[in-house]
Formats: sequence, structure tokens, C-alpha cells
Amino acid sequence: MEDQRKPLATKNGEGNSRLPMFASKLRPPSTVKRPRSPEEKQDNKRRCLDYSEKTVETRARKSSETSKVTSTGNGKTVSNGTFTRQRSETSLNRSTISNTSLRSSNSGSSLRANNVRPKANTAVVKPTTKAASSTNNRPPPARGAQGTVRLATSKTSSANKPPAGNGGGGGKKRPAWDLKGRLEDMEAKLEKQTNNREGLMNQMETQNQRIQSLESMNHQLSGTVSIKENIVSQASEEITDLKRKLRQEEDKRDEVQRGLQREISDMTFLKETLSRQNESLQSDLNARRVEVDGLKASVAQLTSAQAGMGAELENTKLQLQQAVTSNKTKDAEIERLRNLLENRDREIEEQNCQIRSHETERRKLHNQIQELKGNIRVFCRVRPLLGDETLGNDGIISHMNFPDQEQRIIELDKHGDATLNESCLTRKGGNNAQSKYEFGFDKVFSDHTSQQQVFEEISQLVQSALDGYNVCIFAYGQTGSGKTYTMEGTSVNDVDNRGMIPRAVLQIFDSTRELESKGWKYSLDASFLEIYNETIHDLLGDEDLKHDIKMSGQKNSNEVFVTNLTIVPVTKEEMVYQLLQKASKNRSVGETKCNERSSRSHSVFTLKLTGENSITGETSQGTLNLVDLAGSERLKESGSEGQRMKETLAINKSLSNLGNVIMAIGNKDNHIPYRNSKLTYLLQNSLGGNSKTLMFVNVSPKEECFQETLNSLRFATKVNQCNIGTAQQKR
Ligand SMILES: Nc1ncnc2c1ncn2[C@@H]1O[C@H](COP(=O)(O)OP(=O)(O)OP(=O)(O)O)[C@@H](O)[C@H]1O
Repeated sequence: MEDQRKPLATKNGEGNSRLPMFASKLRPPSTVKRPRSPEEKQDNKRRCLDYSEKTVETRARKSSETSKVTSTGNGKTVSNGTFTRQRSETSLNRSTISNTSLRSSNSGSSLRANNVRPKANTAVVKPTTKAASSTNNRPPPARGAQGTVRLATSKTSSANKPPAGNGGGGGKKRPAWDLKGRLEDMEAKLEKQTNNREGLMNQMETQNQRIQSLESMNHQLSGTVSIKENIVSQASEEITDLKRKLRQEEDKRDEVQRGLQREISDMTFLKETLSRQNESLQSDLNARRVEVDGLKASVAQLTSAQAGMGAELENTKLQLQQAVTSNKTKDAEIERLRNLLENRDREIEEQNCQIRSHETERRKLHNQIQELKGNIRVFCRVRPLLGDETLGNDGIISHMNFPDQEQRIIELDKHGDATLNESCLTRKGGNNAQSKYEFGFDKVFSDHTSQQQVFEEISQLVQSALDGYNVCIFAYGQTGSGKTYTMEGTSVNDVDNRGMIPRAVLQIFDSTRELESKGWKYSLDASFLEIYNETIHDLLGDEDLKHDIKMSGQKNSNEVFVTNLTIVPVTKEEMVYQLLQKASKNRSVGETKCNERSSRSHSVFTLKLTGENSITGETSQGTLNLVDLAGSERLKESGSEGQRMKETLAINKSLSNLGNVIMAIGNKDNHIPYRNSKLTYLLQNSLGGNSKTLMFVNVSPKEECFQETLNSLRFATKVNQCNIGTAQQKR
């Protein structure tokens, strides 16, 4: 039976590509091969056709059922059921085919010859639920086919059995002469062979059908697998989708959970806060209760006190009424005082107006006094003996006298010098050995006069500069007579020894501050130069530039100015002091180049004062020139030569020209030789009828300087005798 089952082959004897293992095992032995008759081939074809039709039918039904299942969406249960039913149908078909084969093999060739298709096939192919449930997914073994072979074999064996006694199957050999017997044996054998062959053919058909059935099943299973795979892939997609949804839901849940957590913590915090507030309120309440208790006690006290206060209030009301009456009286008094105050204010304002007009009047009177005093005034100053000069005379200047109380006369006594007799103003006694010279000036300051006392005499002149006059103060005298000391002093920091320049500056600033209340506002510009050997040097400049004296050339102005000169606006006295220190430093630098230069040069400090009265509308423009002239000693007295002689000649020229100018002004000459020297050219506007001029004639207390002192005093007397006209204010 095993051998009969194995040699199965496909219709054309080749292995099925979809079942290689199975097909190779089922390949039939070559001995079984025989040529098929056309009828057999036709029959086989028909069977295969039937089977294919059924398979197609089955597949179509399965497909529709599957699609139905899919469309119902009822998941896997329905699908599995369909699959199970398909299998049971397939197995039924198979068993039907097997039965058909059995019948056809039993019915022999009549069936094939008639080409009748057994109707039982269609009747048998009916799937039942029982059959479906009883079958499993594996293809059932072709028991029917096997049964068919077994039957065929048993039939064949009975058919092939040689009839008893004919020796065909009993191994008894017929004698050679028994040709008929042998022929019969041969025919029996042939028939047997024919029967065997047919059985084998049937077997082969059956096996072929089985192969086809298996192939069909395999095909169906492949379809089922792909459907399953589709289902699985759909299911996995669904799972993925569900997982994604699940994740989203989980995320949402987590988010909600976190939100709730936060809310919980917020609520917890709120709860704690409220709890604390509650505690605080509770303690506050307790405190309030205590306070209320205290207040209740206070109210009780106050209530009792109120009664007393009521009486007191009545009393106070009475007092208030009295006070109101008194206030009315006081209001009337205040009103009266207010009127009085307003009257006083008006009076003060009127007085201020009067003060301002008085100030203007004062200026006029001051000017008139200055005019009466003379336009060029000369003050004589004698310096004290210093250092070694005091030795042997106890500091007393024996040859000088200051006889009058008014301090206007200086007397010089010369012992034993007849050559001076010519110019003596007085001669006392008949002794030629002693001569007296008397000089009278606007003021004579003895050697004991302090800087402050000297300044008091010139302060009015300084004031004139504020009033709009050109003021010029010279210091004339021989070297070492005290010119620089008088004009500048020793140091601006040495208050007692401050000279006329710092004191004038201080007064001017004090006056400008005072005059501010009267509506005056001043701007002050300072410059400082020196004329050495007829060359101008800027003492406030940082570099050595060339300077020339020029006229502004403007109509009605004829202002004199120096080119490249440093002009510094000053707003307070300290600024001027700094400028004086700078000038002193610059001068000392010059002195290293030329010995005793300060003695051999003229220095000119100029302060321009421009004022404006915002109340009266008045303006003023004054100039204050403070000049420290070079030493006036005569050439023959100085005994100088070379550079020194040149300097002395220049000094003498400029000083004698100064005298000439003053004389020419006094004589009212047509031509005033201002341009003969730099000094007079520079000061021409401060030396004419438009200015107020003061000359200090400084004299040395040393007796050996007697002649130079006499010369200086004579020069000063000449100047003092000049009437240079009435000064005019620049308004
Ligand atoms: N009134 C005075 N009281 C005290 N010391 C004075 C007085 N006058 C001058 N001196 C002193 O005398 C010395 C000479 O004075 P000062 O230098 O002022 O003379 P000068 O005429 O300016 O000389 P020069 O022409 O060389 O500049 C200085 O030491 C100065 O301090």
C-alpha cells in the first residue's frame, strides 16, 4: 500500500514547483508510465475541469464570505469561522472526488466511454457544520483513494487468480503440445496484466487528483495566509493606532494629573496661608478685644471727664468771645501797621531813588573836588632806611624833614655842599655849609607812612575809574627809592605790605559789589606789560610775541591798544592777584637775561572798567593805569656804560619825554609829543585833559642819594605845576 501511494506524479510527469519536496517524493516509477488513450486523457481533463470549477466556486464563495465578514467588522471570530467552513468544504470535495474515483474505477471504462459525469458529485458537495467542526486545517489523507487501490488490488488479485486446473496460476507447466491451453493461459495472463494496468492507472489518476487537490488547497491556503496577513497588518495598524491613542490618553491623563497636583499644592499653600491669616486674625482679634476693653475703660473715664470739660468749654467759649473782640481790635491795629509799612516801603523806595541821584551827584562833586585839587597831582613818598642803612643813625633820616601837619611839605637839609645852593628854596642862617630845600606837593608821605595810609589818599582817584574816568598813577624815582614797593608791595599775600595795585583792585571789586544794589554791573579786563629799551613785553603772555601800539581808528574813539597783548577778564580780586604773581614771575625770567631789568624798565598794569546801570540806563567806561617807572637816575650819576648806558639813555629819554608831554599839555601846546616814546604813546589817553593823573615821587632816605632825590623832587614839582585841564567822564 505504501508503494502504491508513493509513486504519484503530475499530469506531465514533472514536479510541481510549488510543492517541490512533496512532488519529488510522489514521482511515480518509470515502470508505471504508459501512453494514455485519448479517452483517458479526455476523462482526466474533464475531472480536472470539474475540480477547477468547484475550486473556483468555492473560492468565490469564500471570497464573498470573507468580504462579508470583513464588511461586518466583527473581527476575527467570523473570519475564523469562514476559514473553517472553507476547509470542511474542501475536504468534502476531496472525499467526493475520491468516491467518484472509486466509483469510476468500479464501474470501469463504461463511465469513461459514455463520458458521463457522475451526478453524485454535486449532490455530495454540501458542507455541513458538523463536518466543518470535525475537520481541522490540515488536508485530510486521501483515504478514499487508498481504499480504492485496496479494492482494486483485491479485485485484481481475485481476477488474476488462474483457474484451477488450467495451470495458468498453479505453476504447472502445460505441455508443449497443449497449444490451446497455453493460449488460454496467455490470454488469462494478458487479461490479468490488463486489469493490473487499469488498476494502476486508476491509482495514478487518484494520486493526480490528490496532488491537484493539494495544490488547490495550497493555493487556497496561500490566499488565506495573505488575507490573514492583511488582517494581521490591519490589526497591527489598529493596535498601533490604539497604542498611539492610549499614549495620548496617558499623556492627557498625566497632564490632568499634573494640573491636579499643582492645584493640590496651590490649595495646600492657600490653606496654609489662610491658616496663618486665621491665626494672625485671631491674635489681632484678641488684641482688639483687649483694646476694646481698654477703650471701654477710657470711654468711662472720658465720660466722667466730659462733664468737667463741658463746664470748661463754656468757660473757654466765653474767653473765645473775648478773644474775638480783642482780635478785631488787633486786626484794625495790623491794618494800620500794614498801611504804615507800605508808606515806609514807599519812603524807602523814594530814599533809594534819592540815594541813586545822590550817588550821581556825589560823582559830580567828587569830580569837581578832583578838578579843584588839580588834574595832575603829585604825592611824595620817602621810604624808610632799611638794613645796614640804619647803622649809625638809629634809622633816623637826618637830612629830611616833614614840618607841616597837613603832610604837604618836605624839607631837605644838605650839609656842606654849596653847589646845590642855586636851587634851594630856603636857606636858613648864613652858614653856607648847610642848605635847606623845601618842596610842596599834594601829599608828602614820610618814611613812617604805611601802605594803607598811602592808599587812602588815592582811593578816591581809583573810585574815579569806576565813575568812567581814565586814571593814571605813576611811580617816579631813582632805583631803590621804593617805587615797586609802593605800586605792588612785597607780596599780595602780605596784607599789610600790599601795594597800590592790589589795594586798588580790592577796592574796585568791593565797590562794584556795592554798586550792584544801585543797578551797576561792571566787567573788568586786566593786562600787564613792561617797556624795556623801548620794546614792549607782555607780562601775562606765555610766549614772547612782538607787540606794537596801535590806535583803534574808530570814530570818536581813538582807543590805544597793544597788538598781541594778553587781556584777562577778571571777576574777583584773587584772579588779579594771580596775574600779579604771574607778571612777577615773567619779570624775574627777564631779569636772568638782563641784570636788574625790573629797575631798568617801565611796567604798566591796566584795568579797563566797563559799567552799566540797569535802573538808570547809565554806562561808564574807565581805565586805571598803574605805572612803575624805570629808575630815574641820571647818566652821569649812575656812571654806567655799554648796555647799561644804552638802558639809561632810553630811560632818560622816555622819562624826559614824559615830562615834556605833561609840560606841553600844561602849556596847551598844539603838538603834544606823545609818540616820542613808547610810554607816552601808550598812555596818551591817560595823560590828557580826559584823564586824572597822579604821580608818586619816591625818594630814597639815603643821604648819598641827596642829588638824585633833589632831581626827582624838582621834576615832580614841574609836573605838579601843570594844569592839564578838566577830566571828562566817558559816559
Ligand atoms: N615804604 C617802605 N617801607 C618798607 N620798605 C620799603 C619801602 N619802600 C621801599 N622799601 C624796600 O626798599 C627796597 C627797594 O624798594 P623798591 O624795590 O620798591 O625800589 P624801586 O624804586 O622799585 O627800585 P627799582 O627801580 O630797582 O625797581 C625794597 O626792598 C623794598 O621792600
